[in-house]
Amino acid sequence: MHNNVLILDFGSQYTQLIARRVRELNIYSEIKPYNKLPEDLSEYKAVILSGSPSSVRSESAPHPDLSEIKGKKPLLGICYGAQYLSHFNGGNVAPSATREYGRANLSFVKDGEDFLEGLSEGSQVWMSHSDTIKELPEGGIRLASTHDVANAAYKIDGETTYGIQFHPEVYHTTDGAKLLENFLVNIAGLEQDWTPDAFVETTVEELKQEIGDEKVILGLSGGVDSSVAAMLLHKAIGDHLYCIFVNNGLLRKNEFESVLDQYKHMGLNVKGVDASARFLDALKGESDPEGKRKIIGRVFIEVFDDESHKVENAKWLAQGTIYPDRIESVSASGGPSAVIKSHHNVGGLPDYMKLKIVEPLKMLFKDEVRRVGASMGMSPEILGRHPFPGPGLGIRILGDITAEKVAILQEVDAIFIDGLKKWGLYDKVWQAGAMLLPVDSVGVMGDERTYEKCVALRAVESTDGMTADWVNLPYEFLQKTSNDIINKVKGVNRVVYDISSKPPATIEWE
Ligand SMILES: Nc1ncnc2c1ncn2[C@@H]1O[C@H](COP(=O)(O)OP(=O)(O)OP(=O)(O)O)[C@@H](O)[C@H]1O
Ligand SMILES: O=c1[nH]c(=O)c2[nH+]cn([C@@H]3O[C@H](COP(=O)(O)O)[C@@H](O)[C@H]3O)c2[nH]1
Ligand SMILES: NC(=O)CC[C@H](N)C(=O)O
Ligand SMILES: [Mg+2]
Repeated sequence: MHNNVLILDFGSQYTQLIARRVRELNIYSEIKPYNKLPEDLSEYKAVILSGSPSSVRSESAPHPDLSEIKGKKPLLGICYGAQYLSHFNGGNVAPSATREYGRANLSFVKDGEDFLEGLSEGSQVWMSHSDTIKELPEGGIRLASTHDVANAAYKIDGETTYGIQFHPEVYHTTDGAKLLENFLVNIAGLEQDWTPDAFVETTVEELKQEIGDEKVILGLSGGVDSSVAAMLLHKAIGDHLYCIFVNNGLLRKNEFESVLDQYKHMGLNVKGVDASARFLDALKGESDPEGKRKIIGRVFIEVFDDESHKVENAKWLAQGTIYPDRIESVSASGGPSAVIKSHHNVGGLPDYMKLKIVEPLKMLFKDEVRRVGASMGMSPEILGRHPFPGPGLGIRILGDITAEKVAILQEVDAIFIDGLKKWGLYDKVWQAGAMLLPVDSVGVMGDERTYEKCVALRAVESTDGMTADWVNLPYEFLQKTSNDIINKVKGVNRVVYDISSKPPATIEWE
């Protein structure tokens, strides 16, 4: 692909947002860590440098060699990126007298610049920096200022190099998308042709080339991601795709049967493998969240390995891994961002397994996956499903897992989710589920003392799972649900509702 933007990650918390904003312009982009600059840059038509928690003045800060890029390709530095381009090219970056976080407004906008088309004085921009560009680099021309920051935007004369001190990628920068469009379309000349249809077409073509006559085993979960991945592969290789849906004993109530039933109508070749005993056995006594994820991940792999031996010429394992799975599991790109949780499906395969991995959705965010699915005509029922984590109820039962706890939580979860559907709330919620807490509390039922389990209900709204907020569910609904749960599920005498956002909490409790 020669219509591609390279985003060089210096560890900013906003790097993923840059990629999203670029794709919202229907332009494809890829994020690479600053220390893993691709050798072949020919496929990139423009480069964007992200922000960073580091200061350019520090020896340990990211200082990659950009000599193959600067002056040779359209280049946009954002915040740290702009400071970096200034600091090492004859400019001066120093701690600023006032640190600037949050809202600012442009007080000067240079006339007649393609880069600034559609922007005007007063436009709101979002800042997050403590260093400032005191002097522009050699050939630097000031393009915009705010009250506190003289060099809020600049370009380098005779080059297509631009620097901006504020963050165009956050929604609070009102004209941020316009600015990115000006840079990518007006200046770099990229085509806005990265639509879901185009993604399907190129991906199917690439999958055909890559896989050829070999056979692929795909972990199908009933979720959106693996279902869309399966459709893409099905288009590419037809019945050389073998889908395996594993019952890990940690699925929702009746999920195994109902998902298998649903796939019958899609023309996919799906096999259900009931491995619940194997998973529950391996998990016995383990109560550490990361420990449980590792065990679940390992047993998944073992099951896929067994199944792959039953298919002649099976050379590939396909998964529905998407971008956020990777961001939170591995530090964004070997860069300075932190590991939050190890998602079960990104650990890589053990050496004994001879399968190669194929993950057609690994660059996409959830809402993009849904759009790709829709463009292939998949049913809204599958595309509208709430995300459900691969380790399933295993990370919603806090502490160790037993068959009895799974059964309790399945009942609670079913009452909650069915209730959301009945009340017309399911589609208004991005994800919902119940947690079984390792807490017993005292209650009174029929004049008798009880000492039983507590469950927490969680419902969040989000676009990509990276940030989320709790949903303001109607009190009447919560009241009815709580009542149903306590009356119908033996072993539970208390229900609470989780009112934490992400961050600082995460969606799952483990
Ligand atoms: N029960 C399962 N059987 C087979 N493969 C699974 C199962 N659960 C998860 N996987 C594999 O792990 C991947 C990641 O799971 P994850 O829950 O993140 O995605 P998903 O289930 O496809 O979509 P969603 O996020 O909408 O639930 C899946 O795409 C699938 O390849
Ligand atoms: O396949 C998965 N394997 C995992 O180990 C895992 N952990 C969290 N999730 C899902 O990811 C999204 C973000 O969840 P957190 O806020 O809890 O990190 C939410 O949608 C979670 O359900 C997982 N999915
Ligand atoms: N957001 C950023 O890129 C900040 C850059 C640098 N760390 C500063 O504080 O100025
Ligand atoms: Mg899932």
